[in-house]
Amino acid sequence: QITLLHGSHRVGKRSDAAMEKWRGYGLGQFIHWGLYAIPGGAWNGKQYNGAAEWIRSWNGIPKSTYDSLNYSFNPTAFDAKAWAKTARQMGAKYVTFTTKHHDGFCLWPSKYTKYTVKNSPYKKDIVKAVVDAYDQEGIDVILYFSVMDWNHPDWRYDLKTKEDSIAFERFKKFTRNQLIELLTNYPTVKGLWFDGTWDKSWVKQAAFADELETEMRKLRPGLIIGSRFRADENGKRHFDSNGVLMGDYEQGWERKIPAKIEDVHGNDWDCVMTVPENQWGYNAAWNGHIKTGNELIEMTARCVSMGGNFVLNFGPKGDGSIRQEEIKLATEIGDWMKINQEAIYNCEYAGYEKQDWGYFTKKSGTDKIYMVVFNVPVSAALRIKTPPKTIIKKAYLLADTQEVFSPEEISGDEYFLHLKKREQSKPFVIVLETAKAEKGNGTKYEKAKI
Ligand SMILES: C[C@@H]1N[C@@H](c2nc3ccccc3[nH]2)[C@H](O)[C@@H]1O
Repeated sequence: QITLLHGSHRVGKRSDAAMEKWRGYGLGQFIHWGLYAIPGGAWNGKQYNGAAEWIRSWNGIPKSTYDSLNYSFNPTAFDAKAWAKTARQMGAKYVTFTTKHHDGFCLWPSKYTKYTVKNSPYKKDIVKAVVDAYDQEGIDVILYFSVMDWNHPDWRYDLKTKEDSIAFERFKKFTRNQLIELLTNYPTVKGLWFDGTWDKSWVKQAAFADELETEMRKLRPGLIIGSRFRADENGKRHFDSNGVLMGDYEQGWERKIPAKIEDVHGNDWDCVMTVPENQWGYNAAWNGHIKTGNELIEMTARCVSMGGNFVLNFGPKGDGSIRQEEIKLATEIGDWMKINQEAIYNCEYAGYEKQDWGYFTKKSGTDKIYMVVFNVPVSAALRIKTPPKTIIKKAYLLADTQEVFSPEEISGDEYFLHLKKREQSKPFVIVLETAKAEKGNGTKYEKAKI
């Protein structure tokens, strides 16, 4: 353990109500929207395959022409209420929305820069429209904010000269001003999702970022901030120099999911995921593998089974409409969630040994276990290895509680659930009502002394 002034200020999970609610979300929506949605991954008739929200940074793209896109930003089809309905239909419990991405264009009328929606043909406050619409749908809002800001003259990737440091001091004030502005304008937001914090210039600001995080938490008690916001005084990010998580949850699972429970180190975490391989902003040409509804349902179950939230990205078009492929996925996921949501919301790691057929989740604060089944074996027998001293009192299909199972005990703490041969097109959930064994180890094998 080394002494740190600007490392983690907490060991272990937050136990307050705001974080408990966050922990139980299970499924969220990410929305990447901004000027990059206008070109949609193409420039001068040439379609590019890079991440469309990064187009300004690609070779051959004239930066000043890109920056002038704010003069053509007029999303006539933008309807935050329709977005919120789509999220509700999908079963998302929260949304993470881009207020400002790396290009620096602000979707709210910030007082601290001209590069905002106010100076576009659209004029109106998009962040407010989104916050209000999602609040009305009962979906919590977290604001995405990129520290890296390609548009701001005082942004620096590193601090090499005195001039750099003087400029960056101005940039730090600007960043603080915008963050206080967002938390003041939109007081109902539950958290901030920071990005663009990997460059040396920001990584060197351990004290400033630590103080700013403290100031934001004081301004908004209960505010949820992940591990990507700041580095400790040794430049360590996500986990400080003592290996302790910074912020309230691990924010490193971008387009990837932990392979096993040990990889999450007992922390809260979210996984943010794109539908194509790597497109956050709208790209007209979706190439490569496009994830299916079943794949995304499995990713959701997998994340929840390891104590995390799964946050699926949507990239609305330049006109503000959501593309049909994304509407279709939201509907498919939502149809499944309508039947099986009990196995996802307010659930956590069950402590059962992972089996090939799928994932265990546990309803927080109870002994209710869910088996989210994706792969029925040819034997149609689902293996269960319970933690010691566990009694399975009842087992039944969540979607049809009349379909009851009698677990076959095959050895101590190990059972088979025998399924009737079934047409298998969608994942399904089996509920295990369990209890702790009063005495012994809770299986009949305790009697068969070996
Ligand atoms: C949530 C995601 N984070 C941004 C991002 N930029 C990156 C640059 C290098 C490596 C990973 C990155 N992720 C993506 O543009 C998107 O906003």
